[in-house]
Formats: sequence, structure tokens, C-alpha cells
Amino acid sequence: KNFPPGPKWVPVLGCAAEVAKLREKTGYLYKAVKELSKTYCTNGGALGLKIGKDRIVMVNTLEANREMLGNEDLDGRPKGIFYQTRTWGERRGVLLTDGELWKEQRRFLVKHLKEFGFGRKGMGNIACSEAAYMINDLAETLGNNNEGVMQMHNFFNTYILNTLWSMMAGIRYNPKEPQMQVLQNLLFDLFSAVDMVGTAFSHFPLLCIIAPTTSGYKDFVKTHKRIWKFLRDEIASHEERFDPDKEDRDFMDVYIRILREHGEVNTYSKGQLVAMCMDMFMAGTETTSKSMSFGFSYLVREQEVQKKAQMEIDRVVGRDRRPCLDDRDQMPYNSAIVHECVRHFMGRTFGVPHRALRNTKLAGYNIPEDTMIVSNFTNILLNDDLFPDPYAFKPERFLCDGQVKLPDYYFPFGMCKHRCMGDVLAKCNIFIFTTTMLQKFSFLPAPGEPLPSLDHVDGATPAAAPFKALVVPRY
Ligand code: HEM
Repeated sequence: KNFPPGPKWVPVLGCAAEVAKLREKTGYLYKAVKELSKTYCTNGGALGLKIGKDRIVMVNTLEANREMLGNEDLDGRPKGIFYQTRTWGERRGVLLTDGELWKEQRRFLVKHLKEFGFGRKGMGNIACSEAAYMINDLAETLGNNNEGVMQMHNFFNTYILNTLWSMMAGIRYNPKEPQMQVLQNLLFDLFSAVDMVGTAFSHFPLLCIIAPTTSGYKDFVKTHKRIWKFLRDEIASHEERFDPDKEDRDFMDVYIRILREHGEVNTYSKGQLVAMCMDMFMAGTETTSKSMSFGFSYLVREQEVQKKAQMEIDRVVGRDRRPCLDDRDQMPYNSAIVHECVRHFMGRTFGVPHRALRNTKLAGYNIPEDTMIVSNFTNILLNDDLFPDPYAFKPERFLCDGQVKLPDYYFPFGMCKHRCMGDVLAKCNIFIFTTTMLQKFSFLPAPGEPLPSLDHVDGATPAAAPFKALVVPRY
């Protein structure tokens, strides 16, 4: 009763058929949700759906999103086969957990990552060092001082992963390593095959038994097994070389020390360590590298924006040294590019789902316990009234009197208790990587190729459609 309005529910399916039909017609889940909201939500605040077993509320308006993120009754994370299969049937990690485990482990993770630079000056240095590898690799691929056409949409992945992994595991990977390429492709496919709200087998769990292959369950498990193996191997090699008398070198060392000294007590366990690494691996790399690939797909289209960014880099940094985080305050245009990259990425996705911990209210509607609640960021970040001409790439929208000014309706990293843990790292990486690339190279439309498409690959996190650029050294 008084559940947010939406399409009619039929037994077993709920309104899955109508959502699927619209999704097929529009090509994207976020567009399907937009059309449904137009049809069913007179006041717009929230759209109520039932897909298989899941009651889902899409939170549409700015006001309703603020209310949702500030309501502690809605601070749970979903339960169920989709979310728990990721962590071998248990609730582990920091991304999709709630309650005591989430609170204690999130606090522990943030506190100890700081020892290795997270959120501190060291983080900027790590990003600069990784950006230097990136441009050297690019120059090497092109052949010194030559230009060439490059596939760009997945170019940044490993470098972005390395900035986080140097703090988590003290490692940097070579992007050309076949194992790394396999892992990146696995992640890309995984994120394209599922949605933020789940997938066929999570809404209809019976499919895991009667149609494990077509429902995507088998692939989901297979991909996760490979990611677990990758992480467990790394933890095992940390355990092997762990020396209690030596200083910890990274977060894995810190966690291993806790387990050796106290055993698996309270919320601490080896499984929790694997799950946290997996969460960071997924939440921390896909989001930032996809924001960057959206950004570069637009920079190739919008040569004027690229030129303005390069003029600012030349003026503030020059060509004799590389950009660093301390330059950011003097580089409002490039800082605004960072926000525009994130806006384009998050504007095509949904927030990480929340769950009602108890019966509560949202936007005047009743929200029963265990309902999944999802921020519809499209309605905010691609909203014509809040961001005029929303599909254009305009860093200027974040500038006022030559300085960056963020409106209070720009919160792509969420708000309140579940706010993104990695926003500072993400913004640091996008700034350093973009400015370092634009200082050294220009990215032009590839001859004979179409301009990068404005369409994207749908999924749990959206990806810029694959595109190429002609990369030309500037000096
Ligand atoms: C452009 C990059 C990124 C964007 C747009 C982004 C966005 C978000 C959003 C919207 C949430 C959900 C907030 C909520 O549920 O209310 C979130 C959660 C989270 N993000 Fe990010 N994120 C980014 C990068 C990162 C990075 C680099 C890391 C890791 C260092 C990270 C780690 C996490 C974690 C662990 C959570 C779960 C927080 C919790 O539930 O307590 N994210 N992020």
C-alpha cells in the first residue's frame, strides 16, 4: 500500500516484461527507467518496480535522492544470490555490506590505507609516477616522436589500478602482461553483463538451477573464481614473505599482521581481506578508468576543449616538468574537466543499491523493509535544468569567475554514511593522468574513422563505446 507508482505487477514476473521491452526499445536501462518514470510518476520522486522477487525503488528527483541518502533506515545494502555469490555465499567486503561488519572494516581500511598515502600527499606522487609510466609506454608504442592511431577506450585501466594497488598490495602491473589483459577483459565483460540492480538470475534465482548458462549465472561464478584466484595468490605471496619484525609495506601486510596476532576475531577474517581487495579492485578501477575514457572520447570530439586545457597546462606547468597535484589550484579549467568526466560517467549509471533496513518512508511513499533503493543519477547529472545541454562536454559549467564552483546538486560520489571511499583518489588520478597526457600529446579524430560515439556500452558501470584517436606528440 502506498508503494511508489510504477507498472502493474503480474505473479512471478512482477513488471519484468515491461522493463525488458522498454530496455530493448531504448537500448539502455537508464532510458527505460526514464520512460517509465514519465508514464507512471506524476510527482516524479520515485518509481516502484518489482522484477521477479525484487522490489526496487528508483529514486528520481534531487529532493528524493537527498532524502534517501540521509535516511539511516535506507542504509542497508541488498542481500541475495547476486550480491553474495561474489563473496562465496557470505556477506563480506565493504562495497555491498552493512551493519557492524561494514562499519568496522570500512573504518579500518580507510585508516590504514592512509599510512600508504591514500588521501595524502603520497597519493599525488603515486599518481604522477604512474602517469610517467603511461606516457613512456605510449611514446614507446608510437615510436619516439611518431604519431599513430591508438585504441583509447580501455587505455587507462591498468595504470589506474596500479595507483590503488601500490597501496593495497605494494605492486604495479605492466599493462602489457597477458594476465593483466585477461583480468581487465574479464572485468569489462562482467560489468557489461550485469546491472547495478542485479541480473536475470538474481531476480529469478531458480534460473541458477534450471538455466545456469543462459541466465549468466555460470559466467558470473566463473569470472569471480578467476578474480578470487588472482587475489588469493597475491595474499598468499604476501603471507609467505611476511616478517613480523619488519615494517608493513602495504594494506595486505597490515591485515595479515592483525590476523596473525589476533586470529579471526570479530569481523576480521581472511575471507574479509579477499572480499575487500575485490571490492577495491572493482569499485576503484572500473569507475575511474571509465570516467577517463568518457572524458577522452569527448576531448577527441571537442578539440576546442582540448586546446584550452593544453593552454592552461602550458601556462601553469610549462614543458620542463610534469604536472603535479599542487598545480591543481592554479588549473581551474583542467580541474573542471575532471568533474565533467565524472558527470558523464555517473550520469549514465545508477548508484550502488541501498536496502531498507526496516519499514520507512521516502518522498511520501511507504517503503517496506528489504526493498532495494537505487539513486537514479541520470535524472540529476544529465538533467537539462541543472546541467543545460547535458550531453555536451562543457567544463565551463563548473567554473564561476575563473574558479571551480561545484553546485550542491553535484554529488556523483553519493553522500552521508555510504559516500564513496575513493573520491579523493579518483579526482587525483583523473587530474594527473589527463594533464600529463595532454601536456605531451594531442588526441585528434582518427583519419578514416567515425568520431567517438556518444552512445555507450550499458552495464553495471557504463563504458564509453570503443573508439580510436590519432595521437600526436606535442614536442
Ligand atoms: C569516478 C570515480 C568514482 C565514482 C563516480 C564513484 C561513485 C561511487 C558511488 C556513487 C558510491 C555509492 C554511494 C552510496 O551508496 O550511497 C560509491 C561507493 C563506493 N566507492 Fe566509489 N566511486 C568512484 C571511485 C572509487 C574509487 C577510486 C574507490 C576506491 C579507492 C571507490 C570505492 C568505493 C567504495 C568502497 C564504496 C562503498 C562505500 C560504502 O558503502 O561505504 N570508489 N562510489
